[in-house]
Amino acid sequence: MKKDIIELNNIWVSYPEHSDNPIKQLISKDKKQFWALKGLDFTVKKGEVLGIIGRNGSGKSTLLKLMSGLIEPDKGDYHVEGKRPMLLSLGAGFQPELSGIENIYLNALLLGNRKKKIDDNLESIIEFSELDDFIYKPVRTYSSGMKARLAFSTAIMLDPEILLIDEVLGVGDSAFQKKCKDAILEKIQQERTVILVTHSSGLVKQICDRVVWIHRGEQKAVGETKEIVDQYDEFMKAKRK
Ligand SMILES: Nc1ncnc2c1ncn2[C@@H]1O[C@H](COP(=O)(O)OP(=O)(O)OP(=O)(O)O)[C@@H](O)[C@H]1O
Repeated sequence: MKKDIIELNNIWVSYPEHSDNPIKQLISKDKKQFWALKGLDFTVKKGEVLGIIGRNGSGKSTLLKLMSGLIEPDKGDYHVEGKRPMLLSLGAGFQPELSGIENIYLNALLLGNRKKKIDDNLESIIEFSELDDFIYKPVRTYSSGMKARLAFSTAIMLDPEILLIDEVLGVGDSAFQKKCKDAILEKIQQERTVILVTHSSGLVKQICDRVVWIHRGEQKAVGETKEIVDQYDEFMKAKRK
């Protein structure tokens, strides 16, 4: 029986509600909040591949940020066994004025990796990224596909116990997407825990053991992949009519 590696108990996360008058908002006692996650409650087992699905704005990225420790819950308990999971997302963590190499070190150090480990893996990170001389250039000169390459290569080569993937796979060209997918499949075989946010039902069906469906911040369903994805696809089809 596999043991739980991540546990969420009645998790609530809010953002300050947008106001047209930020000064008034700052001094007002009545702080309006927008609840992005409302009462999430599930566990993830070691070695499991968990898919997170839901419409735009449903709270998927917020959930991954919480799981990686970038944000704290307003209410509820979040527990992760061992080291902080590594979040692989395009928006997270790049400093535009620093080079690709400097960003590799910065991100990897912030995620708790030792310099020696990064030194040892630097060559394979650069090789996997296929960024060649661009690795010495500032990240502000990168295309979104190149940023995806840098983010993915850094995370996959440092081999974290838990990998959180936020839609990065949809960005690179098809050859790189295949390479990433193969690398994830390899991690899955090595019993790494993978949590994947994607809008691709096909990919979820292909690699996920279980799925959490988030709708407007609530946990609409959790369960076996095919059952939940089919429910979600039906729901989305009905919405389009
Ligand atoms: N920093 C923020 N401040 C205020 N509201 C935010 C912030 N980040 C996200 N939100 C809001 O929280 C909700 C959930 O956003 P989130 O990015 O988690 O959704 P998502 O499911 O990942 O969306 P998508 O599929 O479009 O990437 C949205 O309504 C969004 O507008």
